Amino acid sequence: MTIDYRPPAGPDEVQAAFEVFLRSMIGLDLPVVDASTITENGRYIAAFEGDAVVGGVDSYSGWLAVPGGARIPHAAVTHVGVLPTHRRKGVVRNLITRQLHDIAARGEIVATLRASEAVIYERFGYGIASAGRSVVAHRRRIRLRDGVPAGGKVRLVDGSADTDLLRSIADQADWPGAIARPAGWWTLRRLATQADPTRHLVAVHSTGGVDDGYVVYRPENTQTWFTDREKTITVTDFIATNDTARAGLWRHLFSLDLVDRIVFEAVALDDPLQLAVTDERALELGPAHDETWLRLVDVERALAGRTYGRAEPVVLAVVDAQIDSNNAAFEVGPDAVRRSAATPDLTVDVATLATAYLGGTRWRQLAAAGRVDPGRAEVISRLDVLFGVDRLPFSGTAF
Ligand SMILES: CC(=O)SCCNC(=O)CCNC(=O)[C@H](O)C(C)(C)COP(=O)(O)OP(=O)(O)OC[C@H]1O[C@@H](n2cnc3c(N)ncnc32)[C@H](O)[C@@H]1OP(=O)(O)O
Repeated sequence: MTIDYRPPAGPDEVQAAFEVFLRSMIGLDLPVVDASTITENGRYIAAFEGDAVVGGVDSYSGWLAVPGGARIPHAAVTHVGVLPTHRRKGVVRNLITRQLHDIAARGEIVATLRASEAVIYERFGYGIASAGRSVVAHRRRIRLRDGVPAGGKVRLVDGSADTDLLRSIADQADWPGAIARPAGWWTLRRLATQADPTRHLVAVHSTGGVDDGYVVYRPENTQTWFTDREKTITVTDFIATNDTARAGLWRHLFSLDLVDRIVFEAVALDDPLQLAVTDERALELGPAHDETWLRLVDVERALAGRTYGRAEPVVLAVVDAQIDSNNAAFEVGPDAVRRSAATPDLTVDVATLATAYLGGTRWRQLAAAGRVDPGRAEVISRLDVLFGVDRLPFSGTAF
């Protein structure tokens, strides 16, 4: 089989590539869409056998917020799929290798994705950099503690009409792991909401007249809504840019009439809700699951993009099988990051470095797991001070 790799030429080929993605994903429930309205011009790369598309990878441009608050240029990788008839012949390897070089050539420092399976992407230098979990709140048992902020004002809005409003709030996200939500993401969200017969409710929070958070929720089992003893709503999107907004949105959800269960689809592992309630067993915490798979495309600029705790610098030798320019030693310290000719303190592969980059995994854990040399205990301690964060990374955006 001869496969050519190139960007799709025009909307018909983009559509064909997107259809390949949908076929490869089997159970992905998306509305019928014109793919050119949800993709970014020039970013799709497809695999062709003759005229037929047999695989593809895609991405969106944007930013990733990193420790210290900077937003660094970021590619959100998505729509990865190969037809079942063309699997395990190296098609995705060729596509992803080409895509990584394309992302690097665009000057984007990092790429992230959400993985359908956990065994695919490490070989391409991606590591798990943030995690989340679901939480079920039993409304009738929930009481917020006295010290929880009162919150500001909450108003209901028409979520499909007011995409611009929600977008302007989501654009304020600055926590480590937050990403820009591309135009195509918002278009797909609007189409999916419109195609869903169940009403999605949207409440916007504001403090002193400034919109600073919102929540989107929808009822489950609406066919049996009035006879259901466990009326459930699912929170599909929760954006709070500060603690007041978060508390105000909790108060809105926990004061809804009719509702028994509130399912948060995904929250950060250190989400403060647990600590804010008088009865922790009013919450069921779901298992942790991987969220952000991070690829450091330009290691030097990525390392320089975040801030560090105060410790003596460490020289890290990075090993990268795909991007040659990353194979170097970098001195990482609180005042500067620079390439170094000194003897490295530790060697780390680029995927493992990605797991530690946002602070979601400590170096001590990596050493205990044998992912880096556990013999360098003093270096590991220094790295944990340097990379330490006060908030676990979390994106909160599925794409
Ligand atoms: C960000 C996203 O879009 S996530 C969505 C990803 N897409 C899907 O899960 C859809 C269903 N799956 C598929 O379309 C394909 O199986 C893909 C895209 C996962 C892999 O495509 P392929 O062309 O078969 O992969 P390819 O042959 O290039 O394999 C490259 C390597 O990954 C391995 N690999 C690929 N897929 C898998 C998998 N699902 N499980 C385990 N190993 C895998 C291959 O064995 C090969 O290993 P090697 O490095 O030892 O040689």
